Amino acid sequence: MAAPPTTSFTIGTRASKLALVQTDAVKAALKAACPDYDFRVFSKETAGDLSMIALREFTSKNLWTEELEELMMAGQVDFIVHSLKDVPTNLPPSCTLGPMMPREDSRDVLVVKQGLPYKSLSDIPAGSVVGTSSIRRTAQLARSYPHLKVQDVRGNINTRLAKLDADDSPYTCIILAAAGLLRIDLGDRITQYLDSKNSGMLYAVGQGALGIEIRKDDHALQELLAKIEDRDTTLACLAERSLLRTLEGGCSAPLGVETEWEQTPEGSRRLRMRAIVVSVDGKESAEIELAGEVDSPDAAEAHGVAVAQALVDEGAGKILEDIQQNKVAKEALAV
Ligand SMILES: NCc1[nH]cc(CCC(=O)O)c1CC(=O)O
Repeated sequence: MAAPPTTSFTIGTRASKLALVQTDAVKAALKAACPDYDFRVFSKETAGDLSMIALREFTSKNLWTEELEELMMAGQVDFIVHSLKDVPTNLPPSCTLGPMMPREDSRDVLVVKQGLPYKSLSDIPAGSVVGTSSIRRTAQLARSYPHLKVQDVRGNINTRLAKLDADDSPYTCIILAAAGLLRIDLGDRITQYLDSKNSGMLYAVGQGALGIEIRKDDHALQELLAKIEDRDTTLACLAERSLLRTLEGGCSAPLGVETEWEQTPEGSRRLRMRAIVVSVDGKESAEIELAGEVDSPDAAEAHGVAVAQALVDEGAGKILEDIQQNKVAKEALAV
């Protein structure tokens, strides 16, 4: 006799406010699709949350995912909700990403210090300090706004806003993801939405989407998640992650993307992807725009690889090698 279907699920997540809000959104969508099922949340402070050091320079992002993956493989949680942007492009062999829910706004935004009158990045006076710790944002700012200074700002979203608004703050503005602010009801702090046209700022792979990580052999859960899937989100995000995976070869790349769906005159749908790789000083860059038919996960993977190849043809390989060399040199010094 077949085992009865599981109707009770435990969802694993980090314990940050944003992570909990995101997990509640997944839980609510599943509960609406399957009212007879039960979902509970198990949250955990991960090594990444607890650490005080400048992790990004010296470690992989896996600090945020490894401990929850171990709990999942031990059967203590059934699936994990992440910000997709923070999910490494290569997962452990027994884990995979499930179907994805609709993506929140994927753009970066400018947040100006409370009380200052600036309305856009182009209003910010020369010499002002922009807060960000992202190599992608730093490089793109250096490229399009070389008259601005960039300084690290760390911590969760509320911490960063507090650092921006403090009386003795060095910052005139900071750059954040729209999605995080919108999800925790801080959309009123958004001064300007940034995109390739208005500011030359492209977003991070997977930004604004949730990554639901599951055990690879959990086919029942795949089917359950398909009920709350937005296929366009899944395919666009798989294509973006394929691009990053193809380019990075292990290191975190200063890669910006912008993807949108478009209708062809013949009536089929294509995924248009813009992508840019910028050297940290902003002086060198490679960019590309490529549309392709993406109607399956395999086609999404292939489109990501094609965009990566086109970027390398434009010179991205050399920029990434230089960054990798620099990183190796820094690590050697730090030992
Ligand atoms: N690396 C931090 C991070 N990871 C996910 C988000 C929120 C937005 C998202 O889902 O992409 C943020 C904050 C930010 O970049 O402003």
